[in-house]
Amino acid sequence: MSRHVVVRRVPRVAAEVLAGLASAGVSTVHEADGRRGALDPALRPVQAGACIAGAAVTVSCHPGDNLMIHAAVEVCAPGDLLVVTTTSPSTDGMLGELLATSLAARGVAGVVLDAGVRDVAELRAMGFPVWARAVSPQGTVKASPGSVNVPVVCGGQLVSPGDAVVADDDGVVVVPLARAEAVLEAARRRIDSEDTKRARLAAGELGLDMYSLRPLLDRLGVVYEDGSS
Ligand SMILES: O=C([O-])CC(=O)C(=O)O
Ligand SMILES: [Mg+2]
Repeated sequence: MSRHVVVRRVPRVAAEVLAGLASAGVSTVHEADGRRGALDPALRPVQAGACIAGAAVTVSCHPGDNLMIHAAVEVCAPGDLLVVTTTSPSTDGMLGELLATSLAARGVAGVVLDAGVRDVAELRAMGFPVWARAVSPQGTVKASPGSVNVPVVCGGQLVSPGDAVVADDDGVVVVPLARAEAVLEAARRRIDSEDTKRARLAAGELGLDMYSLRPLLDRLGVVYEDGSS
């Protein structure tokens, strides 16, 4: 039988890097990291308008059992983001406003849950952001062992403890700790280049010309016809 473990201390992405990634947003970070790291888009935000980045505290739970989420709260630090997975698929409501209250008291930025969430009206009123696969009133037990701060697969992506996780209205992306600073630099370059493009598009320039796409259409055999009006 595999050993269940709660790892108390892990290396974490620096707070300034997390702040930069949050202000860049999920889609820009995803592009900046070579279109890697996007979690399953079925993991949706419960609220609108939240944009956060945090260092991952990972939790592997038995489905329908939130015992290990309670164990994880104790090892969370301000600025962390809780990433919860289950050992087999589950949409049960693993977390609600009580656990969120406990996480918020420790300064946790939010939760990404590859399972269900409940108490969503209260969570929205609290302003505590959660991304989840489902909303479900189905409650859980606290009975089975699992692990905290081990590598997990959440929404189809590998998430290791301390990785940068960015979440907003577009979804969730994970950036490995070792790449986080470089990805932030790439995100900043991308934001500058998009500022330039936005100004050109606003002035009426076409993407066809700005990206030099006319020769590509030609090569692909796309022909223009005048048609009749
Ligand atoms: O208590 C639970 O098991 C989940 C929940 O509803 C809460 O955290 O408020
Ligand atoms: Mg509740």
